[in-house]
Amino acid sequence: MPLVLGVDSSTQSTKALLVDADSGAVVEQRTARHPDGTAVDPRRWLEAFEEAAGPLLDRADAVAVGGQQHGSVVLDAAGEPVHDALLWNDMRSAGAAADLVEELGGPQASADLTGSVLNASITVTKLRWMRDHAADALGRAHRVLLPHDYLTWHLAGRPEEATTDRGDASGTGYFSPHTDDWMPDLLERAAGRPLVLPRVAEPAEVVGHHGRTVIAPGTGDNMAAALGLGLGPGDAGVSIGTSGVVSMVATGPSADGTGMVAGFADATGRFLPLACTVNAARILDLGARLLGVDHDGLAELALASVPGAHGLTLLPYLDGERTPARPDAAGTLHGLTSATTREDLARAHVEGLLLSLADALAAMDAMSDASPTRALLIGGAARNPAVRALAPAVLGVPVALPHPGEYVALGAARQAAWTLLGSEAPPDWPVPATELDAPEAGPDAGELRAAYAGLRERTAGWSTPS
Ligand SMILES: Nc1ncnc2c1ncn2[C@@H]1O[C@H](COP(=O)(O)OP(=O)(O)O)[C@@H](O)[C@H]1O
Ligand SMILES: O=C(CO)[C@@H](O)[C@H](O)COP(=O)(O)O
Repeated sequence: MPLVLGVDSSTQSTKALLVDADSGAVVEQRTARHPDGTAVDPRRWLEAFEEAAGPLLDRADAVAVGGQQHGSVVLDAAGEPVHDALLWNDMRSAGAAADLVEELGGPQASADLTGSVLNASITVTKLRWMRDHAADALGRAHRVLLPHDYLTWHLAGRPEEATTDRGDASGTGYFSPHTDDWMPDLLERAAGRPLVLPRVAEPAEVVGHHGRTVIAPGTGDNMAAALGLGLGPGDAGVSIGTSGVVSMVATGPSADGTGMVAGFADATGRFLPLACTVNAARILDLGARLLGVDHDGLAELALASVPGAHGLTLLPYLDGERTPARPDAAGTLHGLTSATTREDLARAHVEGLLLSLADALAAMDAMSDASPTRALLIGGAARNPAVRALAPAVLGVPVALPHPGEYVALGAARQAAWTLLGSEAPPDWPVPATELDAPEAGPDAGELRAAYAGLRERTAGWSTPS
């Protein structure tokens, strides 16, 4: 039986799945941690790749890498990083983003041209930041890659020409999702100089070999998740990893001038409108740490409180936020009284996380051709019992829990199988899922959303205290 290897090099770790290409069944799975922080030496990802995927590689007939989107891997002519890669959640380029949006003619013009209103996550803003704050490093630069391109390039033995795919390329801010072409003038305008770009491979193109193993193009982690989940019409992937992501597969490009939904491309030739929050699983990590419990303890406390946590609301823009655009924000806890309990505090963390995702779902719904009718819940924090229990009511749509799995790595494996088989379309792999029970309809979710929206509006314009 042919085996394929799918790799997810996401923010906090690398996950590698060896999968039976015929059935999609996982044969073996390994992981390795990444360093913390929002700026990382890309060579650490090579080490994590080696630890997680290295022992499985020889057994694979094909391999594909899904990687965290947007990170700026800037390399010199010898292929070595000139600077730490600034990750999607590094907000230092927020000022550069605002400047670039203005230079492009405003938010709608930015979305029309690039698919997205540029924000600090988007690669091009990091290059502008380097121009202004790391000019020496940028002066030594030869090429710029995305995290998945960098890993794929190394797998292929660092050939002269690197490759990427249209899905990940669409998160750079110098790629047109309309024409599937680079817009190198936008890169040059931001960076103040040209840089060599990878070739954009076709979906399921063989881009190289590692020994006998065929290398597939790979893609961004969210595009890989969409492949892994096999998203159908009306399905919204809701991922609660380091980032919170709501995404849907669409047949045409989008250009949301509000900046809430990014108009990315997917890995198959279609499109992936996507709303992404900077703060997600780490909201629960914080709640657990403040309360001195583990994730299950946090869930137990949260479920012992009531909807609305007796008036305690957390606006969870902890490390600045992108959806909505509040790069300078911090979190806000509102409604503390002398009667507030540990249970209420835990509940406010879980509800705050889910309400921030409800905002992302609402933004997706506001785009006429992509109305979500079902949420498929994935990512590290989807394991949390309180998240599972409260999601249907707070998100306001039926929620299904795909059987626990690493859907980014699985999607990468599915792309590898597609590439190996040379078929028209990716192989049909089943995605078993359990529908989560929706609580009886009541006024609670509406009140919850109103309290959250009120706090969101009252805090507009607030910035992080120094
Ligand atoms: N049972 C759980 N409850 C809440 N959070 C969890 C649980 N298990 C893992 N997490 C959190 O999920 C996050 C990792 O999720 P993952 O999807 O792997 O992230 P990424 O892909 O961004 O690296 C971590 O912040 C971790 O603490
Ligand atoms: O910036 C985005 C999407 O635009 C993030 O979703 C990154 O792609 C990182 O994802 P995770 O590590 O949270 O999966």
